[in-house]
Amino acid sequence: MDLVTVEQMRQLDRITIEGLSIPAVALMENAGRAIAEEVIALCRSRHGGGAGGEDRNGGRAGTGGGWADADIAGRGGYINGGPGAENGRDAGTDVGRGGEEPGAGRGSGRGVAAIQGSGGPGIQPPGFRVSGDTALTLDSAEAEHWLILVGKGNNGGDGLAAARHLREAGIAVTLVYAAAPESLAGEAALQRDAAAAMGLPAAIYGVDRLDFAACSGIVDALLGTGSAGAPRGAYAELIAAANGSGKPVVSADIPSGLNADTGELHEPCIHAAVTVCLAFLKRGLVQYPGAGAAGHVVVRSIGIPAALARKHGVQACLLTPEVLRTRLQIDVSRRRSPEGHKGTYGHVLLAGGSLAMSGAGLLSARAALRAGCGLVTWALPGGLLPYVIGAAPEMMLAAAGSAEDGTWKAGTAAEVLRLGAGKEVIAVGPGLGRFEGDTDWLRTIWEGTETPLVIDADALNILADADYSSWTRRGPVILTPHPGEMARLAGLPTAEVQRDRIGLALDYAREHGVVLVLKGAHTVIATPEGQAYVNVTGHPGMGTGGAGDVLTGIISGLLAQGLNAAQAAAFGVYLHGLAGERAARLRHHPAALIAGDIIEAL
Ligand SMILES: NC(=O)C1=CN([C@@H]2O[C@H](COP(=O)(O)OP(=O)(O)OC[C@H]3O[C@@H](n4cnc5c(N)ncnc54)[C@H](OP(=O)(O)O)[C@@H]3O)[C@@H](O)[C@H]2O)[C@@H](O)CC1
Ligand SMILES: Nc1ncnc2c1ncn2[C@@H]1O[C@H](COP(=O)(O)OP(=O)(O)O)[C@@H](O)[C@H]1O
Ligand SMILES: [K+]
Repeated sequence: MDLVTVEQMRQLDRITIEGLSIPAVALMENAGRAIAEEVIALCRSRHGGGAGGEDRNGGRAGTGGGWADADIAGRGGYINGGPGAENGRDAGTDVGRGGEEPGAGRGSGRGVAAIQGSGGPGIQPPGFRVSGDTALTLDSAEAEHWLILVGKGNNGGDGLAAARHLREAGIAVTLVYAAAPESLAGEAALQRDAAAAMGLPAAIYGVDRLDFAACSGIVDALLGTGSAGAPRGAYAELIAAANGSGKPVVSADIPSGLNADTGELHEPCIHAAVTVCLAFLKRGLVQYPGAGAAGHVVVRSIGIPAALARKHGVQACLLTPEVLRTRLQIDVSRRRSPEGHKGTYGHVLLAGGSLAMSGAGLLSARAALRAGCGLVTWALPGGLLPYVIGAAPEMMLAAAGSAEDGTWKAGTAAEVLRLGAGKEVIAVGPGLGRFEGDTDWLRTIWEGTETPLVIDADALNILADADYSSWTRRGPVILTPHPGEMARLAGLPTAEVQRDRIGLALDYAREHGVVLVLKGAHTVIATPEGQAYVNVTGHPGMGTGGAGDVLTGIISGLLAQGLNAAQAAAFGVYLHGLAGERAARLRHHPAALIAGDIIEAL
């Protein structure tokens, strides 16, 4: 699933309207219909539609405070197509790792199948069959009254089109214009006139009295991708009133008040139960805090050909099983040849661990083994070696220098290179610590081998303190910073790193010729070629000491098995999150998760 910027979205709109001669109002009609269908799906789930209702009304972490337990279970539910099937939705793609899995969000109770009912295959009497459009019907329509908040741009036009479809379904609607209806132009003005011709009741904010308490839900069609800065005037007041109403809000395209590129929230910003994202997923909907304000994101096609995105240089996408298989060309089943042996699956050298942080090295090394590599050698200060013997009998140990104090010494770089010769991967950093001469130590390793390097933890801090752009490197490098380490690498405050993680990761990876894994909620993987993948597996319970060391081990283990740097980084991050989810399910509460559990769940 592609992730676009506002600028890219505008370009794709233009190409569709001008290049393919698809009228803008046709796209708006499709948008309105998609929004109406999602409102109806939400109404169905509220009136006894099962698990989906809970999820859509704020069960996701970040919107209604539902803890990761519900989050993990909830997403699983969507992956199985449960709510989609119950609600009769057929066209949406639920955002999440399962969004592109077979059957996700598909409605099975529609059309011919619905009429055939329980007859079962092979016993249908022959005869006339007819099916109707069930996506825009609602049994309990008379119980619903939705306010449609209408901005004066095209986002408002989408809301007006949705209002007509909702009215058709028997749902009472009231249009609430943020600005004088006469200020609408172009396609939005056409929609305004159509709504008026159908006799939809309308109010103007600041002129007519509004009763948010009496409505059953709100469509937010105030501001979309044309929004600039914090919502002003009537827009700001309507957003505050909608948030304060306690009613479910369905946002058109993006929650009004969200920066659609970065995910920053302006004050105020809508907190939606559902966001019906139109045509392509906007970057701001997957980056926090925007991802938390968007609720359940459903991406709906509106007639803009999906293939246009990649054809016109869109460089970011969600990391789904489909993307892993097709774009990254990874054998996600991780088939092993019947003739394979430990030599087939590669050998990782890990350089890390020190007196106070030997566990970090141990976690990485064990994770590499669980990721399926054939052999792991853990190089650590000689003085520590007797104490870790037997801690993981499956791995080999090597003393890098004889330091009795258990810390690394600058003179050990040559030994690391010697140990790394013939290995498929050298991973450096977990539990390494800082030491005198560490810059030269890392530079010697960086420049002294073509073997792929995975650089983590204090090895990243060493890089940050050096001007490593002048170092020469002849082999792939993967950097795995958390936001704090990234801030040091980029010379920025951490808040600035978090402001637009996708944008920063893309720039940094390209500029420095590295594969960058920017960790944290929705980890971003960016390649030197200018492609970014956003991972959505994992949960906040993984914010626990050592979880990153485990990731380094997994990525290294995959590299050893022959995946290239981008493949190993992306697949490693995906599997790490999945294992974290699986491990959390075995606990009473996800907060109980510790890093070792992730290894055991691999
Ligand atoms: N073919 C297409 O293009 C399609 C587009 N589609 C839809 O259009 C949406 C983009 O529409 P858009 O470009 O008209 O902008 P939109 O988000 O409605 O807002 C602009 C208006 O808001 C105002 N305004 C801005 N900032 C403000 C603020 N801070 N506070 C207050 N007001 C502010 C600004 O007023 P101005 O500042 O100019 O006076 C202007 O009037 C997109 O998200 C999708 O929903 C779909 O229908 C599919 C086809
Ligand atoms: N809220 C979250 N959602 C998903 N993954 C998370 C979340 N918080 C942390 N993680 C993951 O846990 C790991 C933590 O890594 P890191 O901060 O380097 O820990 P450490 O240095 O203790 O090993 C990263 O892979 C990160 O992406
Ligand atoms: K909106």
